[in-house]
Amino acid sequence: MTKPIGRTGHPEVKPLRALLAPVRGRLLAGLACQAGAAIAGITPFAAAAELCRRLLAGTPMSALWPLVVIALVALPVRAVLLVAASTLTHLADNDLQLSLRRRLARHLTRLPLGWFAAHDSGRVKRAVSDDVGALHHLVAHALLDLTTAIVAPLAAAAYLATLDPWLPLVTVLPIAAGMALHRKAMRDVGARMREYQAATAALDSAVVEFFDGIAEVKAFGQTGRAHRRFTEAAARYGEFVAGWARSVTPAMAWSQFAMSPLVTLFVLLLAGVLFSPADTIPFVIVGAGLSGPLLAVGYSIQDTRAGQAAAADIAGLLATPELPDTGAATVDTGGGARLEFSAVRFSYDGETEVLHGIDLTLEPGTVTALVGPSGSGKSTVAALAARFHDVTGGAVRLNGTDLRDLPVSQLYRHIGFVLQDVRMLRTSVAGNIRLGRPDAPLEDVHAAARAARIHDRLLALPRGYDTVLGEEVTLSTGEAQRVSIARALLADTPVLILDEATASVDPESEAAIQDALSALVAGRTTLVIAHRLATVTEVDQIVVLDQGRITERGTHDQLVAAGGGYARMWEYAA
Ligand SMILES: Nc1ncnc2c1ncn2[C@@H]1O[C@H](COP(=O)(O)OP(=O)(O)OP(=O)(O)O)[C@@H](O)[C@H]1O
Repeated sequence: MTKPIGRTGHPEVKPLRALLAPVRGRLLAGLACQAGAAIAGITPFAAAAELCRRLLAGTPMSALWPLVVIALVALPVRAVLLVAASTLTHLADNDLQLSLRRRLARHLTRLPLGWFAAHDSGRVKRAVSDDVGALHHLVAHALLDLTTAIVAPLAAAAYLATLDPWLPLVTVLPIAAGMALHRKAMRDVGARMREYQAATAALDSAVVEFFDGIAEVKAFGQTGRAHRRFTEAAARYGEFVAGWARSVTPAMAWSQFAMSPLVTLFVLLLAGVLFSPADTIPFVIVGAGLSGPLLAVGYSIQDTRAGQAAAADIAGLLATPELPDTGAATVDTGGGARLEFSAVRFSYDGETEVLHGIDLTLEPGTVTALVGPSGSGKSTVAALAARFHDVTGGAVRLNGTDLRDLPVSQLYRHIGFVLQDVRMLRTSVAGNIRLGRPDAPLEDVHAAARAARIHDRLLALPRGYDTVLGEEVTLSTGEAQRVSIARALLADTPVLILDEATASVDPESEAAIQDALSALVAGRTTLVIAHRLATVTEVDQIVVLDQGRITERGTHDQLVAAGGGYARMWEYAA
């Protein structure tokens, strides 16, 4: 399991720093340019202030031309530096996105297949697309805004401090008050956000319930009740949003007010008149600009937080252990494949063991069925047979070779699987069937589909085998299952792991699937996860699992005659 990194305290900064490391130089150069631009932005104001101050003090204009020149030069310098900063951070961002997406893609191809079974595709999409996108905002924009917000006031304060060391502190007062109020408004934003999501979810499900079940609701005369639930959820949502707004708005409004340039101006004028009337003009000209950039900080802080959360997510995914792929052994299964579990132990989380020493041999060309109550470990045994995970103790061997010693690309030439959760790629039907043998001639594809009892149905699709699945048509569960059987037939692996479908399909489809499966298992070493005992009576070996241990094994007749747990299950099922 991937641990959510950085959801507590400040450790989020760490993954972010680590992810940004490759583009650090460019990013820092960009931020340096931005800092220069912020200083250049203050310069004309400082020059104007100085001009006024010296004119008032009686300095002749002829001696003040250098100040005008400085102000005029600062403007284009600022423009050039801004462009340079933005270019550098965008270049850094470009490199970062490319390298991160490459790293993620490489990492994903090396994750154990079991990881994909345990995580939905949304997790992958979020990291590769949304999270990398959130980093773009941070790297290309938010850090620049943050730099201006920090450097511009500092530069202004530094100039003002040369005139009067105390007055810059006065300018800080309204800003500090504004920030404190902002903090107050945002204090429990995390808890509120969760409440907000809960209220939205409640409203969403009430809406879905109302519209989804509208026919039933009407037919049973329950319109009033369903409608009431919907309006109640909407009212609760409205109350929550209004309550939040009521409690946050005053603090936010005061914060904005305190940090507005006008308030700073007023405070400066007041302080200037009271303490240092001669220097009031520069403070008014330069000081009032101090709070402007700070108002933008709120947004860039939010973007920075989002970037940190995204970095933690990406780092979490990148930290998921890869499946070691260092083996260089080869194995020959031409004369049949024997799969052997010896003293296999397994734990998903490194703490709770779910298989406690499995010894099991699948003789070449035989069918072995795994039966047992839910949670007994059937899927786990099957997953280890296909190296979806690595065993934590013992070994799984194919014709004597440990699966870990085989290169992963070799492994799946010997071991194929048909899983319950059939996933079709968004490509042509033929492409989907060819997954395990991309160069298979079309006749072979057709032959596999024919054996899987799906050929005629596929021919009847709008563009036959060229029809793109998920775009032009979506197959029914039973049809998709038969396409996955055709896929396995074409891949023609000597070992086959089958997760017998539990999804209900119509009897005709069910019969077709059973026919297709019979064609598939013929001559292969097969391991079936059996969910219904009726389908295993003919298999060569039945293995009964209970709480991660094998409790019985034998043929159906032997096990029924033995009168043990299997016999009882059989009696119960009959
Ligand atoms: N991805 C996972 N992470 C952690 N524990 C898991 C995971 N998958 C299964 N388990 C645990 O391993 C044990 C064996 O589960 P497994 O799915 O192999 O049983 P099963 O016999 O196939 O059950 P079912 O018939 O319900 O599919 C159970 O205790 C289960 O909770």
